[in-house]
Amino acid sequence: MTPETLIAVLAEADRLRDGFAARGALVVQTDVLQPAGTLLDLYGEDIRGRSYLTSDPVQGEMVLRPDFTVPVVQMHMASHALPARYTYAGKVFRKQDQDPSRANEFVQVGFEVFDGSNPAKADAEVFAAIRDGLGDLPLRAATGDIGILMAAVAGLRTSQPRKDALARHIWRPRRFRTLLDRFGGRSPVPPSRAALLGADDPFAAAGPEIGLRSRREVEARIATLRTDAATPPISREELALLDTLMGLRETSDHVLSRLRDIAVDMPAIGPAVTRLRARLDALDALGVDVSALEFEGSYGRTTLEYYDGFVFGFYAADPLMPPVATGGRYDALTARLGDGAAVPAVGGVIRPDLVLALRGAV
Ligand SMILES: N[C@@H](Cc1c[nH]c[nH+]1)C(=O)O
Repeated sequence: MTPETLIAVLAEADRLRDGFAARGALVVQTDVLQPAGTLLDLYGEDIRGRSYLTSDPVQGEMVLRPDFTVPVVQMHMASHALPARYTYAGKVFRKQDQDPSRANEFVQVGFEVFDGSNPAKADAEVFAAIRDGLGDLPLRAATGDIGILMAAVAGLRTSQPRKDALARHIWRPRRFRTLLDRFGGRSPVPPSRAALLGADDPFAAAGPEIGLRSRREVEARIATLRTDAATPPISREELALLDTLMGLRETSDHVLSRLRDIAVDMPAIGPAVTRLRARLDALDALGVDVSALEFEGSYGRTTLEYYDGFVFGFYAADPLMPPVATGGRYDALTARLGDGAAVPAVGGVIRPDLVLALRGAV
């Protein structure tokens, strides 16, 4: 990026941030160098693999800020003031090994709302604030709801370890599919594993212990696999319902009736569907045309792992351009960073560089 472009992008970032501040958000800043360690775990595989790690002689492993949400949540959890709205503008850093034309450092302008009084309204507030910040740019909005998928997994009639494994892999769609095929008896047990689990003494021909795992760890793993092999497969009906859920792609008003149908056979998603309904009402009240708003059952499954409810993004027509704005709800993240004290929270960011590019201004 040329120095002139960066100056224009920073000016646009200020303008967007002023817009969020006018909605009652407090302007905040965070350090660029953040402690790595446990914090990095909160982002999930994608961002972990793309973050710039470095080390400090006193503070240990550090990372160049991959986003603002985690440090802002930490800041908020330390102050506990409620309800709270924050806005920020600054650079984040992510390696781009796939596509060299994508920026590895770029400016984000964000808006975060910590307010549990009416989560549906807060979701709509954030979505509308981002939409208004984007003005009349020709963008397509996509939405989803990770909370519905989580509820579906939690409600499966199968063992807890299976549900835990699936829940951990919601953000890795391929791995999730493999697990589902295995737990549903759709893929055969590999012969080597069948032989291992069937053996009276799996260690008989194992030779000396040379791996990183102790014998006890290996025994525990084999016991888990044996219990799993004895667990009946997830039913075809439940698998079909999950497939339908993940394949949904409709406008939001239609999706609601589809989800209500699915909830008849999968009552566990009922509360999440009720929340979706409340959100759509709140969006409608803020002038969002929900009959034109896309909903995708699998939307958000390849992004940040801290999202656990509403997720959204705004996209330009050019499929090669990254999303111009993204965001979502992250209630559980506040609990993890706040010693169990959760505060329902939702937020989103806009990329001012892409806004200017679309306007033809840079
Ligand atoms: N921090 C997210 C965006 C976001 C802000 N608030 C919620 N989500 C990102 O960098 O993609």
